[in-house]
This record gives sequence, C-alpha cells and structure tokens, in this order.
Amino acid sequence: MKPVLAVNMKTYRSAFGPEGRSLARDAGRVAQEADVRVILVAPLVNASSIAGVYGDVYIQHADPLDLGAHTGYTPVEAAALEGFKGVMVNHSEHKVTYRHLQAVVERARELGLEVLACADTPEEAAAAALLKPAMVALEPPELIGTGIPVSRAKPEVITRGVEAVASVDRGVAVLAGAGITSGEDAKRAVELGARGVLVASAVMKAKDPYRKMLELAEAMARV
Ligand SMILES: O=C(CO)COP(=O)(O)O
Repeated sequence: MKPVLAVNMKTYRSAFGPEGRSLARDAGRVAQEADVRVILVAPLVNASSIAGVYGDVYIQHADPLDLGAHTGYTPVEAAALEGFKGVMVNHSEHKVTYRHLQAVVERARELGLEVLACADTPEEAAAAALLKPAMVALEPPELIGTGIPVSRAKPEVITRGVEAVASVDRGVAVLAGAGITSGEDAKRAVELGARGVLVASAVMKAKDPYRKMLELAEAMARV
C-alpha cells in the first residue's frame, strides 16, 4: 500500500481562490511523480472547486444529519453527492463527540466514503479504530503548528499509537501529524510505523507548495 501524504488545508489564505486551485494542481503533479497517495483535506466552502482540479479530496468536517432543513451543517451524504473521496472528522481544532464520530463513520460506510478520524492520543486513536474508519490521524495538539515534528519530539506517541490501533484493527492505517515540516520528519514517521503523514503549515505556508509536497512524498516513498 502506498504511503499517504494528507494535506489539511485548514483555513490558510493559500487554501482559497486561485492559490487554492494552484495548490490542487501541485498536488496532482506530486501524485503523478511520487509513488504516494496525496489527499487534500479541503475547506467546506471551496472543496468542490478544489476537487474540480484534483480529485483526491476529503472535506475537513461532516455532520451525522440527513439531507434537509439544516442551516450551516454538512451532512455526510452531501459529501458523497459532491463526489469527494472522504471526510476528516474530530480534528483537534474541530472536536466532536464519540457518538458524532461513530454516526459519521457508519453513514460514510453506507455511502462508500472514506473517513480520516483524528485523535489527540494513542488511546483516542484506539477508540476511533474500533469504528473501523479507513485511517486514523494521530496528532498531539501541543505540537500542531510549532514546526517541532512529532516524529522527532515524541516518537513514542507514534509507536504507541500504531500498536494501539493494530491491537484493535490491523486494517486501520495510522497517519502521524503535528509539526512535520521536512522530508526527514515524514520519513521518520513512516519508519516508526505510520502509513503516512497529515501536514498543514509546512505546505500551506510554503513559498513553493509543489516542492514541499514533493519533498515529503519522495522521502516517504523511499522508506
Ligand atoms: O493539524 C495538523 C494537520 O491536521 C498539523 O498542523 P501542522 O502541520 O501545521 O503542524
């Protein structure tokens, strides 16, 4: 199975408008050039525009609601109707209850959508794995956005998380995230047992997002 480079575009300026579409083109180039799956986790407001440029797109959040009279929410089925590959849920910057996560995973499974369930700790990752999402992203919140890579500063979080998830379900892949900025950081995460990485600022604040994504992807592909 190919390593995974997931880019959480968050709400950085470079996620929107022409810059966002340019970054989507960059992601397509990297997916062609490196033997790595590249997933863009796009903001709800422009995810369809991003997916119109590059197809492997998740949205950053979804709600366990049926289609209908709900204002300002995103039913899981809406993501399926828009043709996205999946949904990310429970990011530390948008936490949900376990019942919300469970309902989203169940509805997504019915609709053929992948789920990237986020977790702050190995224990939370194991609990998420019980729901059988496609992937769990393990990100210690205190390292997010710091440039201090989890794979260097807290490698035991990755190894404990990979073990905890495998003890629940070997079919659930673990992505490592938080502070990852270089190919070396990403390579280390895969060497520690992660299937890939979930990154944000290293790409979204890069002068050249293409070069940064290629650096991260090629480093993981070499492991
Ligand atoms: O929150 C993250 C990805 O979802 C990690 O953020 P940084 O890559 O900016 O540390």
